[in-house]
Amino acid sequence: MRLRMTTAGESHGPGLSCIVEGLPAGLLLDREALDEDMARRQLGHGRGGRMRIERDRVEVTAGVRHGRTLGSPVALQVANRDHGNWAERMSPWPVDAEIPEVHLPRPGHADLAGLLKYGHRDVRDVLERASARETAARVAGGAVAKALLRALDVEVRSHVTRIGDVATDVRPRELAAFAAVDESPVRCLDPEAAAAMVDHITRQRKANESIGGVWEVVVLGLPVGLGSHVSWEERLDGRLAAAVCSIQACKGVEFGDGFALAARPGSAAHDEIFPGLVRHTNHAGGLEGGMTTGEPLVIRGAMKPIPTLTRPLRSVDLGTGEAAAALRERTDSCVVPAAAVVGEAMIALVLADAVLRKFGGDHLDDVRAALAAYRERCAALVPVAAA
Ligand SMILES: Cc1cc2nc3c(=O)[nH]c(=O)nc-3n(C[C@H](O)[C@H](O)[C@H](O)COP(=O)(O)O)c2cc1C
Ligand SMILES: C=C(O[C@@H]1CC(C(=O)O)=C[C@@H](OP(=O)(O)O)[C@H]1O)C(=O)O
Repeated sequence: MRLRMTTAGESHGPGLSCIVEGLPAGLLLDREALDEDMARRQLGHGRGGRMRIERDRVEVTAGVRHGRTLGSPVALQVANRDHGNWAERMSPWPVDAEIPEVHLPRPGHADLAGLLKYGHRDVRDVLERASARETAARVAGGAVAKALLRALDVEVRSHVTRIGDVATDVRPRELAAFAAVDESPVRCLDPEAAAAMVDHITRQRKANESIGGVWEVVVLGLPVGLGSHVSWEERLDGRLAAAVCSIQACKGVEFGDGFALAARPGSAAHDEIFPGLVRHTNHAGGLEGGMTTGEPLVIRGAMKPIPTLTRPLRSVDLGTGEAAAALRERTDSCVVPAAAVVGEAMIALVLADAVLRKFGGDHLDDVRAALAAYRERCAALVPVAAA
C-alpha cells in the first residue's frame, strides 16, 4: 500500500490515535474541515448518551507544519472526554481499587469470540477496542485523505437511503444536492422519508429495539483507471469492499445497482458506450474490471441493528456458565447516519491510496502533474468521431 492508515485506542481510554503514512508533501490541511467531519460523525437521530459527552476534535502531533504536510507520517489524536469518568477502570497501570469485571457477552458484539480468542476473563478487555468509538480515529485519517482527493478535484459525499423498513429512492448525484444532506437528522435528502425514518427510530428505541439501515457514498471527479484488472489484489472493488465491511456493524456492500443486477438480463445491466466515450447510465457504479470508469463511484453499506439492546438478549454468564441476560449498558440505537460518514472516510482512504499508487510523487505538485499528463494521454488515445 502506498497510503497506510492505522488506529490505536480504546473507547474509554485516554484517547484515540491515527497515523497516516505515505502522503505527499505540500498538501494543505484545513483544520475546520477536519473538525467538521469529526462533528458530522457524532450526529444523527438515534445516537446515545455518549455523544452528549464527547466533542471530537483533531490534534495534529506530527507530519504537518503551518498547515501543510511535510511528507512524513501524519499523527492525529482525538481525546476521549469520557475517560475522566473511567480513569481507574481504564488505567494503563494497576490500581488499588477493585474493578468489577464484565461476564455477560452481547450477542452480535465482539465480546464472546474476542474473550475466548485472546484468553481474557473480563469482556471489557475486548469491548473497549471493538467499540466503534475507534471510527472517530478513522474519520480523522479519512479527512486527511479527503483533503488529498479534494486537491485533485475529487469529492466524497454520503447520504442515507434506508433506516429499518423505511427506504427512499431519492438519490443526490450532484455536489450541490448533497448540501441538504447534512441538514437532515438522518442524512437523508428526501424530507418525507427522513421524517418517517426519525419516527421509526424513535418508536423502535422506545420499544427497546435497535435499528439498522443502508448508507450510500458517491464520489465525483475520479479519473478513469484507478485500480487494475491485472491481479485480484489490485482490483479496486475488492479493496473498497474490504474497507467498507471493516466498519463495525456493516454487513453488506454494493456497487452501483449491486444485488439488483443479479435479477436483470445483461441488456439492462450494463452501461453502453457512445461516441466521445460517453455513458448514459451508471449501473456499474463507476467500476468495471476493478477499475474506475470515470463515472461517479456509487457504493452502499448495509448496517445491521446495534447489538446492545436496552431489553437484553439471552446470553450466558461466563463466571457461572448459567443462562443470563446480556450486558446492558448505555448504547446508540441507530448509527446509520454516523456510519455513512465513516464510509466516506474509509472510501476516501482507499481512493487516496489508489491515486498515489498511480500518480504518487513526493510533492503534491508531482501528483497533480502526473494526473494531468495521464488525462491528456487518455484523451488522445481514441479519435473523436465527426458529428
Ligand atoms: C458509529 C457506530 C456506533 C456504534 N455504536 C454502538 C453502540 O452504541 N452499541 C453497540 O452495541 N454497538 C455499536 N456499534 C456496533 C458495534 O461496534 C459492532 O456491532 C461490534 O463492534 C461488532 O462488530 P460487527 O457488528 O461488525 O460484528 C456501533 C457501530 C458504529 C459504526
Ligand atoms: C463512543 C462512540 O460510539 C460508541 C460505540 C459503541 C460500540 O459498542 O461500538 C458503544 C457506545 O459506547 P458507550 O458505551 O461509551 O456509550 C457508543 O457510544 C463513538 O461513536 O464515538
